[in-house]
Amino acid sequence: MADANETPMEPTDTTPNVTEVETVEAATEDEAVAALEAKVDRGEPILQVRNLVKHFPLTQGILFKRQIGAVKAVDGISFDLYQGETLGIVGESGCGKSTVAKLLMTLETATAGEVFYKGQDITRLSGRALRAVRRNIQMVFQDPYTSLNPRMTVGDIIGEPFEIHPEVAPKGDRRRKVQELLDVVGLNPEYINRYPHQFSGGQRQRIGIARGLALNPEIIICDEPVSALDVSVQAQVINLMEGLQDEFNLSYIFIAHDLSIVRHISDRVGVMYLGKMAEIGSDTEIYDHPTHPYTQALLSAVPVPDPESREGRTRIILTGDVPSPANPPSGCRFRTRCWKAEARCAEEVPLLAIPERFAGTDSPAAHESACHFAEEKDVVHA
Ligand SMILES: Nc1ncnc2c1ncn2[C@@H]1O[C@H](COP(=O)(O)OP(=O)(O)OP(=O)(O)O)[C@@H](O)[C@H]1O
Repeated sequence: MADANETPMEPTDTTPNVTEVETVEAATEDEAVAALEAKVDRGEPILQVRNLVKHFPLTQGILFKRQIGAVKAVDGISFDLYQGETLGIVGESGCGKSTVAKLLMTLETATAGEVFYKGQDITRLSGRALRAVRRNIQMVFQDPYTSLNPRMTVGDIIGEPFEIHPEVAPKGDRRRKVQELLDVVGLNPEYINRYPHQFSGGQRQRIGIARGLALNPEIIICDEPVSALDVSVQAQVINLMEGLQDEFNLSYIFIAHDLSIVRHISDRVGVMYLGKMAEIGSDTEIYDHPTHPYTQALLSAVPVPDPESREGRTRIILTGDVPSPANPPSGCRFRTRCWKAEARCAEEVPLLAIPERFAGTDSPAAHESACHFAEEKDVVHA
């Protein structure tokens, strides 16, 4: 690639260079950044999730079980994941984030919908074809204290995936490969014979990450990977994950309930509420220009350390509890807690789409939001 410094100087010309320059009209710098981000060509998605549904049956009776309903944990979710990007998924406890992760890992069977990995629907695969796909989609779990088998050495934990996929590392080569992985995640390769209890929380999560990397996956699903760690350690693990992403061109789905952590690592963010996607967009669009009332409420609850920014902010206090996913409200699921709700919200399910009045504009509000009355509201800026 040519070095910018080596580019020969153009002769001075008084004619302004107007060829092929696309103008972006934006009122603020933020809006300009968001508008440009929207124009980024991300190429083909590596993962396409379409109308994904998972209903867990609710049964009654001991001998003769009969279904009396269903927990609608995930109820028609669609999104894309692109090569090398991080998609953050946020939402309150019980909104279905972990179920989405398990569906993408094919650890749960989808009730309906499709998950295309490089164009192939993985929800319909079995046997060898499924095993081949699973190699490329790995997971890092939330709690490094319980997700590592205490009776296995670190070498056995990290090398275990090679038992199922010996083609990645033949037996004689495994020790060297595991030591390489320890080194990649910033642990001493000589620790290979130690047990999980001999490590701190942050180090254990590094072991979990090394195990996730063992099979050279393309996608890593991270289910609250730093939630169980001390705040001081969280940043180190996040930095490590960002470095690994660049080094191995990984795509991440990063699940968390903490909005501030998701912002730090994500290129795009999806906000879930009661089994549905409420809003999805670039980090600037979601954090600085949210249009869904639920996202606005979540953002208004994020603590702001700077007293000056705190003064001008609007705080939205949500009333009532999250309804049961076994019996969600009709129409918009958020309407029972929404200050904007009208009769239409009880009758019509809002589609996840760019709000009509922003469609085709360069406004950062022109991103997908599942609200009949989607509009910007200045809540907070951390
Ligand atoms: N195996 C199961 N059987 C029945 N219901 C389930 C099952 N797994 C999850 N659920 C229910 O599905 C809903 C979504 O759960 P899920 O764990 O996906 O949410 P979450 O957003 O990841 O929450 P958390 O952050 O607390 O893990 C919850 O109401 C949960 O009780």
